Amino acid sequence: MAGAIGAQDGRWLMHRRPEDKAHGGLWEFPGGKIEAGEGARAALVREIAEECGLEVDPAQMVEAGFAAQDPAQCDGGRPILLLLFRCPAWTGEATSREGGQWRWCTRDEIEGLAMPPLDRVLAAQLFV
Ligand SMILES: Nc1nc2c([nH]c(=O)n2[C@@H]2O[C@H](COP(=O)(O)OP(=O)(O)OP(=O)(O)O)[C@@H](O)[C@H]2O)c(=O)[nH]1
Repeated sequence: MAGAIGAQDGRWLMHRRPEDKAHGGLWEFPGGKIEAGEGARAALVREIAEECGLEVDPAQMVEAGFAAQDPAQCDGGRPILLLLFRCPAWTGEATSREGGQWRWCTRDEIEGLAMPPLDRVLAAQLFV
């Protein structure tokens, strides 16, 4: 799950993955994996709260795109399917809770960030 968390000034909240993780140092839309028995929106709410402390309103999330990993890139495991939701309603202030870095970015800034491949696809869908 991935969230496009938008602010009134047109910026979007981006997360720089910790250096010691897969895709370390790259910028992504915040989010993470769905747990067993969990709904998609609930997973995104939980992941964003865990990572940066923002409380996102699931009722106002809107589907905004998806990106599917090339099966040849997943080392025989299950390919990742990343779903993007726009998240226009949220409260709180983003702080780093799991070692990542946070930045509010304009569209132009996002287009210049180093991102993992699926997030690049999501950004293209968000900004059509
Ligand atoms: N956002 C993103 N993640 C990707 C891409 N390709 C890919 O293999 N991944 C992997 O998908 C996983 C995303 O899950 P996550 O955001 O919960 O990652 P994490 O390492 O913080 O989770 P974990 O510590 O709970 O395993 C990561 O292992 C990440 O490296 C991609 O293009 N975009």
